[in-house]
Amino acid sequence: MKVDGRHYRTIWSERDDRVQVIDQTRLPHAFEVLTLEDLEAAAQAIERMVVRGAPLIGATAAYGLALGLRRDASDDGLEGGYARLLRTRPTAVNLRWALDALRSTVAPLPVDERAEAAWQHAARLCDEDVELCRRIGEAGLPLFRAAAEAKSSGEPLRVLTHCNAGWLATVDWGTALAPIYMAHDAGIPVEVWVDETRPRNQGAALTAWELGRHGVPHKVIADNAGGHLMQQGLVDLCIVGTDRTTANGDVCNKIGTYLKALAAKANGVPFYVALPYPTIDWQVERGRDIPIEERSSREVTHIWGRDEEGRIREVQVTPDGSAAANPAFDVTPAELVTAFITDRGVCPANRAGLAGLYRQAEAGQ
Ligand SMILES: CSC[C@H]1O[C@H](OP(=O)(O)O)[C@H](O)[C@@H]1O
Repeated sequence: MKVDGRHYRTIWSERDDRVQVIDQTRLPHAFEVLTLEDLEAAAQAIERMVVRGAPLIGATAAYGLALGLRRDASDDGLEGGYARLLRTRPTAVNLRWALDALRSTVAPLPVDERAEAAWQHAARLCDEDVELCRRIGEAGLPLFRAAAEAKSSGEPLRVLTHCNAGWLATVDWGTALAPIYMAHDAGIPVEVWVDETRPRNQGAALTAWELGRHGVPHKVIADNAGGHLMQQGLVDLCIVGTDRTTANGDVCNKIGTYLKALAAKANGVPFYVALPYPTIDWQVERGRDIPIEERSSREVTHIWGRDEEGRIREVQVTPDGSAAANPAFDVTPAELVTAFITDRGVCPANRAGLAGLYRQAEAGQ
């Protein structure tokens, strides 16, 4: 998307021995680009959430493995790089999906052809991600248009979203935010309630930044305000991303998503999940079998921001000695999801819905 008039992806390469990424730990107060020159740098960028979001984690891991093969394309180098990247973060399935796909591409090749093949594969994966997200936007647009038309004339469509599932979470466009961008660009009046999304504030820091740059009206709210706004009739629909969706439609997403889905169900508010196919885990039946990342308690006890002098700093928000727990994701059962908005259209949040879209597509129907 555009940043001050210039188009950016979240990850790109200007030379075939390094990649550039936007350092998301510095947003919204600084826009800084980081250059990753080897596999370990890519692994640490994922672990430190310099890059984050299921699709972008997958894209970064693909380029990271390609960087690793530039230095060691042996079977040991491939397997060692795969293992290092796989253990960076446990929940988003795109990580394993991307690593498996790249390994399948290069493993059968002669060692001296692997690095270049991996590089081309990573580039294709990024291009595909952009197209998948664009299609999610197109699939969601009719839903947004119908919801807007159902309102009294001139009133904006009020959409609540949680965390960041925008272009910063993908290579471009985003998943949950893609229909919002397309509706806005189509002249549909949309206003977004942006859950701050404690503890790392991906909503307040990243979603608000993205929407602001695209000119989409929005208000940042405390995570705990969403239920109240729904009770007041001030939310027309919710749309969120996903880090892993099971074959039966359970959705693992940023911590707090489940609470929003419960409030939406209780108040008759449609709750949509934007879902690109690499985020479907066909091997897992139930959401409770998904590994939930436990991140550092410091992310709860401390918070980052900009002080009066313009310095980006971390401050402590809890008493010395208070412990903290930090589960980074939760699972929303399929029955709380109104529908999936996918790269192949809209479907019910269940096995039949997913299989109907993807099995048919697999069979070329
Ligand atoms: C389109 S995936 C976005 C997804 O990833 C976020 O998690 P994190 O920021 O920890 O990588 C969050 O769950 C978003 O919904």
